Amino acid sequence: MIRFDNVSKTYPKQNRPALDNVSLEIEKGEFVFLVGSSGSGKSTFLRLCLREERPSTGAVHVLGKDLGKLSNWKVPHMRRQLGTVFQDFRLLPNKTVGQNVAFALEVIGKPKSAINKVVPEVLDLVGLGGKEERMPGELSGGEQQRVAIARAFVNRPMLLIADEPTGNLDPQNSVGIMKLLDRINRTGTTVLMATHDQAIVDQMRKRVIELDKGLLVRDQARGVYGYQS
Ligand SMILES: Nc1ncnc2c1ncn2[C@@H]1O[C@H](COP(=O)(O)OP(=O)(O)OP(=O)(O)O)[C@@H](O)[C@H]1O
Repeated sequence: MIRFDNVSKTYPKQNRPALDNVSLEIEKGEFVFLVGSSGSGKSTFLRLCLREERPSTGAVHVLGKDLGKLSNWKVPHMRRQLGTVFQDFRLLPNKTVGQNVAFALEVIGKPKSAINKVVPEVLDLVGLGGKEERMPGELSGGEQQRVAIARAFVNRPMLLIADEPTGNLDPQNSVGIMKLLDRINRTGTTVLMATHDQAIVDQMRKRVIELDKGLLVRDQARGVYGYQS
């Protein structure tokens, strides 16, 4: 699903690599936490998976494709096969909840009849049944993140990448979001989540990959958060 072969990334005008010779593999169906202190390279790792950045050396494979060999015009297609969720939700503020989710299907040319059927189903799945006509600004943070997850999942992606999805949420909402991501993972979707949320990592006992100054320093099955921030 994801493979890094000796991947290093040094940003322009930096003398220290943001990622330093990282090799690892994430298999289909896994749930993986990516942890490490601020600046350890987590976002860089995720950006390489999305081909928002390219490695300085080494190769990144995602969904069976060598991203270094993917032509630029194929990148949007590749990204549409993944779901992405961010700390700041990134909803379209002038569209309703239903329209936000529908948009992910419109851009891939799904017929209107299919969209009208699937959007309420996925909103039910995330616990927002009946809130289709609301505007994002009328929802709580936890609810907005549920909309973002519905939008990321509505295409049934093989891989969901989440960057600090509980970063703006209180503990109770965070637990709700994690239950949802766990459910999505149980449908077969691989989940890769960068986080600083110790309680959640300790509770879920999933695979934990830890970065420190760009180095892969721990890769542990059913791991805990482990490092002191
Ligand atoms: N666009 C960029 N240009 C130059 N340096 C960058 C850039 N993006 C990140 N870096 C540097 O690369 C290193 C890794 O940053 P990265 O954002 O990947 O860490 P992180 O673990 O995601 O941190 P955080 O938890 O604070 O989000 C840091 O030293 C950072 O300053």
